[in-house]
Amino acid sequence: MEWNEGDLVWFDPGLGHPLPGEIQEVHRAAQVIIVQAVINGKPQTFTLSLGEGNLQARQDLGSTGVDDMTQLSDLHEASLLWNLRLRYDRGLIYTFAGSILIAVNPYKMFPDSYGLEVAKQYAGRPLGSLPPHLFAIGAAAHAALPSPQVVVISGESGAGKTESTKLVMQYLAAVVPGGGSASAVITEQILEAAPLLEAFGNARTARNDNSSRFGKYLEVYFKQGAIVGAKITQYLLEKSRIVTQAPGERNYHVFYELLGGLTEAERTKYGLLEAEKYFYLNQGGSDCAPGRVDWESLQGAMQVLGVSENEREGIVRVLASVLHLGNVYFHRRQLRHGQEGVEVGSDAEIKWTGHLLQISSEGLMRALTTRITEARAERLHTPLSIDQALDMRDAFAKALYSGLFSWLVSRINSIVHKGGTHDAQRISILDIFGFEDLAENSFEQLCINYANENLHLYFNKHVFKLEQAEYARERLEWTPLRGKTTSR
Ligand SMILES: Nc1ncnc2c1ncn2[C@@H]1O[C@H](COP(=O)(O)OP(=O)(O)OP(=O)(O)O)[C@@H](O)[C@H]1O
Repeated sequence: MEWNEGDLVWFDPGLGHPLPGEIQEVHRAAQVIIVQAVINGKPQTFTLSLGEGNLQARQDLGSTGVDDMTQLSDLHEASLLWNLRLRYDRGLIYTFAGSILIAVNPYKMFPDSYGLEVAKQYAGRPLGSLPPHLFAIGAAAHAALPSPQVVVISGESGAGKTESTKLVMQYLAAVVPGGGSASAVITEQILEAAPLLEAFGNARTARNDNSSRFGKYLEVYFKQGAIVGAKITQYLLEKSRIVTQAPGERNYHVFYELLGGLTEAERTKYGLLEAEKYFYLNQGGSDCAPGRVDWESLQGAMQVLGVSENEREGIVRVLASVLHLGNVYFHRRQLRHGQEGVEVGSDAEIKWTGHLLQISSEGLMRALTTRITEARAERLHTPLSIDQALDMRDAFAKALYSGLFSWLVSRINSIVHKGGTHDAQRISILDIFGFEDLAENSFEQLCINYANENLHLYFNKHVFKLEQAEYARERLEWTPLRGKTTSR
C-alpha cells in the first residue's frame, strides 16, 4: 500500500498494541514516515521505517464514531475500543454491536437521557432506528412479545449492570400502556423492590460502592399489554461478607443503615451500639456511615411492598442477632480428663441473641462450644477448639442472614407475583455478578466466574448459531469459526 500525508492509520510503535495515528510526513527516498498520535491528550510523533510498525489503514470515524460497531470497516479490538472511546468522550455511552448494546459506565448521571419523554420516543421504534440506548433494548424486547424475551446484562463488577437493569425496568414501567390502578400498584411495588434488595444484597467493595453480591433474574409478566406481576430469583448471595470483609470493603448496606437510623429507644430495645463497635462491620477498616439509603426510606419501601410491622420487627431482630453473634468471643478452657474446650468470653451477647431470636441462651451456648454426634441411641457432646467455635459462630451468623435474604425475596415475590401468570407474556432481565479477580480469590469467586463462563458460552453459541442460520437462509458464504471449508 502506498501511504500519503494525512492518511489515517493504525500503527504499533513497539507497545504491543496498535495506536490510532495520522501520517504527517512521508519520505520515500529515506523509506521513513512520521506518524502522529494523541496520547493522554498530548500529540506525539513517531518516526517509522516504511514497512515497519504494522501499519494498517484506519477508517475515519469523525468526532463521534459510529453508533453501530457493524459499520466499522477495520474490525479489530483496537478499532472497537477506539470507537467506544470517541463516543464516550462526547458523552455517548451507548453503542450498538448489531442487536447487542454496549454501555460504558459514565460514573455521572445524565438525567435528561432517561426521562419519560425519551422513553416514549423509543416506544414502538425498531432497534437501530434511533440512537443506541437501553430504552431501545427495552422497546425491542417489548415489541418481540408474545414470544418470551430475556435481556442478558453482563459485564465485570462496577460496569453498570444493576443501573442498566433498573433503567430497562423503568422503561417498561413508563411506556407499557396502563392496565388500570392494579397494574400501577404492582409496577410501583416492582420498582420499590430494587432499593430493598440493594440494601440487603449490595455492599461497598474495592471496585464498586454499591456492588450487588448476588445474582438476580427478574421476570416481568404482561397481560393485555399491562404489567400484571413479576418474580425475582436470586442466586449465590455472597455469605463470607457477613462475617469478614477485605480491606476497604464493608458488610451489607442494611447493617449500617439500621444502626444509623434506629432511635435511642430502639437501640436499647435491641441492645445495639454504634456500628464501629461490631466486629462484623469493621474488619475492612472502611467507614461505618449509613450509606446510600436511610433507614426510614427503607421502611417506606417495605411498607409499599406490604411487609407488616411484625415482619419488620422480625427483620431487625435477625439483623441485631447477627451483630451480637459477631461480638461473641471464646476462651480456652481445661476440661475434666485433660480435655480442652472453650467457653464464651462474655455471655451478654449470647443472652441478647437468645432473647432476640427467642431461643434458649444455654442451648445456643452449647451449640457454639460443642459438636453433637449421634451414635446409635447415644448423643455425644464433643468440645470444640477455639477455631472451631469461631467457625461455628460465623456459620450460624451466615445461615441467619442468608435465610433472612431468601425470606425477603420470597416475601417480595408473594406480593409482586400473585400467580395466574402461566399464560402471561414475559420479559426477563438477568443481572448477574461480573467476572472477579481479586487479590485473594475464594470459593465465591470460583462460583461467580464459573457462572459467567457458562453464560458467555451459552451467549456465544446462541448468537453465532442464530447468525449462521441467518447466513444459511440468505445463502451467504461464510467461513464457519472452527471449520476449514466455506459453506453455502
Ligand atoms: N448509566 C449510568 N449512569 C450513571 N452512572 C452509572 C450508570 N451505570 C452505572 N453507574 C454508576 O456506576 C456505579 C456502579 O454501577 P452498578 O452497580 O450498576 O455496577 P454493576 O455492574 O452492577 O457492578 P457489580 O457487579 O459490582 O454489582 C453505580 O453505583 C453508579 O454510580
